Amino acid sequence: MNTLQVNNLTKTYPNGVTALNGINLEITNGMFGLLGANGAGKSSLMRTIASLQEPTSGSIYFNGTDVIREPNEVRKQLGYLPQEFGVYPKISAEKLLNHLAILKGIVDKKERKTQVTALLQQVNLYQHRKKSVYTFSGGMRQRFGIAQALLANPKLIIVDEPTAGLDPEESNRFLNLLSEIGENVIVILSTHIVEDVRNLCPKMAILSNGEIIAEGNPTDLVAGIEGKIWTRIVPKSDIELYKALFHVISTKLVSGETQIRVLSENKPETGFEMIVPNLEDFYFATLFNQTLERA
Ligand SMILES: Nc1ncnc2c1ncn2[C@@H]1O[C@H](COP(=O)(O)OP(=O)(O)OP(=O)(O)O)[C@@H](O)[C@H]1O
Repeated sequence: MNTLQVNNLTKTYPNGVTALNGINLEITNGMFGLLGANGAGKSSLMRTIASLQEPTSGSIYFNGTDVIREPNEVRKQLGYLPQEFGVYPKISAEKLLNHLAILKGIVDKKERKTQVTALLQQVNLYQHRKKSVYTFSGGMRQRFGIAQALLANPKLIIVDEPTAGLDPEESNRFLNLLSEIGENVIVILSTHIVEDVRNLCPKMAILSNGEIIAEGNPTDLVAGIEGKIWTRIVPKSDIELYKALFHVISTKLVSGETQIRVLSENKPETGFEMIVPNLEDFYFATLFNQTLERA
């Protein structure tokens, strides 16, 4: 069993922005979803765990090794797919992956060839191996990204917003691939897409303003708000009124009509119907409660 321990982690950038504020997490094998809005601090946390930047304070241990003091030890066991994979040189996918395998420390040529071929097949890019990654679609690039993250059999895999910008089919293919990676490693998936976490992750946390505001199993977390989510269709012009009167956690257009969802222990007023909550409701309700606390 692999274990990642994050203790009281803070990160304040030189411009004074505190992106992480006292993060505590313990993550073991399987897929862990880190949900948060843009700017919540997800990339800051991912980059710090991946030892690409140092925290201001706090500690991170992977299987007992201090990530901050011994980054090279952890890097050997790490696969990282950053939010922006960067500029691709105009060489074939196969050559680029082979080159990245050298950087990852796979020195044996035969071993490298075996791994590169197997990974290109696993991510379904083998037939495109002679093409430059430069010419790949967004989905193909992300699949290439996961192939490079899987080089040298990492025990800790971090993928930062991997489906942003992908069309639904590409996104689906990518996520299926991710779920196949296995239960014997830690996979941290950072995203603002609630659906991705619901479909893939048995454990999750919500990050907001640099703090973890909820953590657990998605089904258990959703069970905690059962009986408390109410909905009704309202005229668009009345939304502000409803927001003033009730705890409106989300508004959505459903077939051209505006549906609001309200968090309430009791039926807010006639016309509301109780609904079976989903993870999105939990996410919005948690963010809503946090905003109330901060106000
Ligand atoms: N290198 C940096 N220097 C200064 N501020 C930064 C830096 N990187 C991030 N920030 C700030 O830290 C906060 C958290 O950013 P971060 O990128 O970690 O969030 P995020 O949840 O990954 O959001 P996004 O999905 O938009 O990248 C933001 O206010 C951001 O502007």
